[in-house]
Amino acid sequence: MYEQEYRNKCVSADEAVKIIRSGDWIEFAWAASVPGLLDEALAKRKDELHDVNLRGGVIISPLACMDCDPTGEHFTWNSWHLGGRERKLVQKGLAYYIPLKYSELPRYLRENVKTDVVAIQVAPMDEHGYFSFGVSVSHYAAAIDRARAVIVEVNEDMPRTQGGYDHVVHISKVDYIVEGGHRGLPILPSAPASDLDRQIAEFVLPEITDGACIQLGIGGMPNALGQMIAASDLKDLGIHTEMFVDGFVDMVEAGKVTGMRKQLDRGKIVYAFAAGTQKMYDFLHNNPSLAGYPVDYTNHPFIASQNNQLISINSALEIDLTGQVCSESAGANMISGAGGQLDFVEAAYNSKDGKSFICLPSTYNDKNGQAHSRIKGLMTHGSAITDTRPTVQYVVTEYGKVNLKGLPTWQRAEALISIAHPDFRDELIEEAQKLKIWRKRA
Ligand SMILES: CC(=O)SCCNC(=O)CCNC(=O)[C@H](O)C(C)(C)COP(=O)(O)OP(=O)(O)OC[C@H]1O[C@@H](n2cnc3c(N)ncnc32)[C@H](O)[C@@H]1OP(=O)(O)O
Ligand SMILES: CCCC(=O)O
Repeated sequence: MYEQEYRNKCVSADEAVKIIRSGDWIEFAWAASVPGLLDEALAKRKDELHDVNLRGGVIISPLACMDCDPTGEHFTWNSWHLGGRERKLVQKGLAYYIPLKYSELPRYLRENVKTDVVAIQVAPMDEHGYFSFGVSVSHYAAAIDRARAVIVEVNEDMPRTQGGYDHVVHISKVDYIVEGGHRGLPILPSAPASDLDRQIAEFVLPEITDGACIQLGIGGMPNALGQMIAASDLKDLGIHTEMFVDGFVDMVEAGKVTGMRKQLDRGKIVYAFAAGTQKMYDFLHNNPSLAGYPVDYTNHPFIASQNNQLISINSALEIDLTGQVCSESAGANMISGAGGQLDFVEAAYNSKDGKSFICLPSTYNDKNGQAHSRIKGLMTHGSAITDTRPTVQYVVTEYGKVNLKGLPTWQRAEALISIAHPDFRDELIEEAQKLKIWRKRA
């Protein structure tokens, strides 16, 4: 029924990107879905275009538009969340971070920011005229709602993912279709779990009970926990998460996940986007046990918290003695982004019997191999606060776990120093004394 319309809209990548003009804002790529042919075609137009702003985030594959323009006169990258490549572009002055509370991203797109063109990678069209957003449901539907033009690049290897809503775009909303053939998907290898990650995860595992609903963040520690859950005696777990990662496939394969005790989306694994190995991408394809949703559904604390026993596990870069958490920058240097961390910190605490865990190794080794405590008297100058202090519940290092909710500053300092690396405890006590958050004991 849609074959004629499909044929009419099919063009080459070079033809499709002619719709992009100088001064345009383009919603372009997310995580494992970068429209490679459109990217290369747009890069070829560099000399005729100025001040084109591209938006995306969590990028794990090369961006031709950025590689072709080392002075940034033609293209600027604006990132909702920095992957490693984007971090380097920021350092070169070619890219900028957009402060984000991830659950709000669709609303920013619908109400606040300019989107001239959406140019994204999708799965092949189905018989009803729908293109699945595949591994990046997230916010694409919201971006399409406000764009002047929509270009989809079809990747035959993009899993056709099932979803709740806003996980597809209908051909009637698409201006140009670019057939990409089999492009594969970039692989994000699971960060290997270190001994330290496992020590931290050991403190979290006993807090998880049968029937719990799990969110895992990015990084080695959440990955370690996923593996440990898979090897545990836990049962009847549910998954309601932002990012779907390989650790969840391990949990499913080990028979830990039924989703039957979830209050929302019973029996379904709910996520907003996915990045990982080919095994995981194959698991996502046409799998009715999964539902991709827009991120204002997966991450909104009011929605996510309707699942009881929601357990959120995220990493951080540093924490000060009053409990403020930085997970996105080292001083003023942007490392990643706030992403959905605060969303899930709030959601898990507001879920009946839910718990939120911020997990971090007690120290960080700089380039010279010198260790620094990640628990600090004051936050490093310029570090962004990702979670404000009243929002933070459990904090875990390899030395233990503490629950900060309701504690006065002196008890927070005491609790956090008790899980700091022993080499730094004395100096942290001195700092706490200077900050007047150390109570003299009789
Ligand atoms: C998708 C989801 O996660 S779901 C929702 C949750 N979202 C979030 O939690 C967003 C915020 N969190 C994050 O971005 C991550 O969890 C992080 C950055 C806190 C930790 O991620 P990890 O991959 O474990 O971080 P890792 O320890 O490898 O550090 C990342 C980089 O920061 C550097 N870094 C870490 N700590 C510091 C520090 N204190 N000072 C300077 N640099 C530092 C590391 O050297 C590394 O740099 P490199 O990649 O150039 O080698
Ligand atoms: C914004 C996506 C990544 C994250 O939440 O960390």
